[in-house]
Amino acid sequence: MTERECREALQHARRLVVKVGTSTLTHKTGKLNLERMERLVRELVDQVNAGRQVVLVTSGAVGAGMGRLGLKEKPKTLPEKQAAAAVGQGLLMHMYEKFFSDYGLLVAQVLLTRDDLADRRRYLNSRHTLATLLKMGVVPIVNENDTVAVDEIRVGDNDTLAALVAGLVDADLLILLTDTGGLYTADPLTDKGATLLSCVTEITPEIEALAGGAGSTWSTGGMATKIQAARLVTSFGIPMVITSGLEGGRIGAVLRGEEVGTIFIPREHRAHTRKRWLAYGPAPQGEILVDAGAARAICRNGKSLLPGGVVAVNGDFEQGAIVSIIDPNGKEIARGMSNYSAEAVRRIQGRKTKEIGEILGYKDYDEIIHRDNMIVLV
Ligand SMILES: Nc1ncnc2c1ncn2[C@@H]1O[C@H](COP(=O)(O)OP(=O)(O)O)[C@@H](O)[C@H]1O
Ligand SMILES: N[C@@H](CCC(=O)OP(=O)(O)O)C(=O)O
Repeated sequence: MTERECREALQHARRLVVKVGTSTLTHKTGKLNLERMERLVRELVDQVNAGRQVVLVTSGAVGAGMGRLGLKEKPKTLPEKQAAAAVGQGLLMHMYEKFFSDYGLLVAQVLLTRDDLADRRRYLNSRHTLATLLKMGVVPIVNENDTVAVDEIRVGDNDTLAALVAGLVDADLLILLTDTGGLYTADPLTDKGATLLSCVTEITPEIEALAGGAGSTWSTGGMATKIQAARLVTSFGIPMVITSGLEGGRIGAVLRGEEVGTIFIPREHRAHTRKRWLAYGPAPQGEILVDAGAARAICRNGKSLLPGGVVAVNGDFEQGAIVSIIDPNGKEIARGMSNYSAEAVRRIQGRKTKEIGEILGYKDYDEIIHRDNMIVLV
């Protein structure tokens, strides 16, 4: 798909996920920037009035909490951060509630952690709740549940959370609003010669190398997490645009198909929701290392993983476990559900499919991971 085709198709986007960063929502003091917040709300309500459904993923709880508590430095310990988030989340919701109701819409607070999405039942439950809210005309306002989340169960940054939510609600588009115009050839804060990339068709190591860290004191992740979000969401078949939240009107411009910000072109096909869940899912329980031929077959041709392409297995997992597929460069290229245990894969690795029965004494499947149970991540 070309950039023009992709941008033009955005005019028909019906369900949007818009993520707004701390850098847009807060002043340097950490206090909320009410002018920007109100403008954002007005623009979102306008999209709802035009017949679209909107999910807002908002950052700013930690920043706003710090501002309200009068703290000058970013908290270092987790309990301090969580305390700040607990203060700030209330403030954020109070202001959103006020602004959205001024423009005639109801909002709902949805606080998620990785755990909620990794567990299949909770994932489906969150999906139903969000769909119901959207059907009722309510705007779900999502943030990570910072107050209770410890590192092991956190998503960790809201760019990734927004990508997961876009997949969860089956969005047609994800927009990330930040304090730069999009993805530049270098960090525009420090490199005045940096130029804007209007389109990314493939997330190559060169693209990843462009991304620097966070620009403002209270933000998390910078461009690196935005690229990670793009990788995830385009693998779901959903386009993503990074654009400025500092200037108004960008959401409308994106939805009119105008050339603003940086667009990330999705893969051709929408991934099935069960496949998407694999990408969120429980931490992989092992790794299957594959050769270059198998990596190519999986990434380029959408093939299943057969024993012949496997060169090694790391970890000890049972049949049905979620595992990572690693290419010869050590990169995770896909994730999927293994039809065989780690021990069985070790025994059949590098062998022909027709030999499986002979080696193991049984053959439940031809493939180690069937393509229907696999999500490609590159
Ligand atoms: N190649 C790049 N292009 C654009 N911005 C970049 C790049 N590399 C690093 N950045 C930084 O990323 C910042 C945006 O990310 P972040 O501070 O996390 O914002 P937010 O709070 O909106 O998520 C910008 O302020 C910029 O300084
Ligand atoms: N959940 C955190 C946001 C973390 C985060 O990713 O921040 P940002 O980089 O500004 O999007 C908060 O509300 O402060």
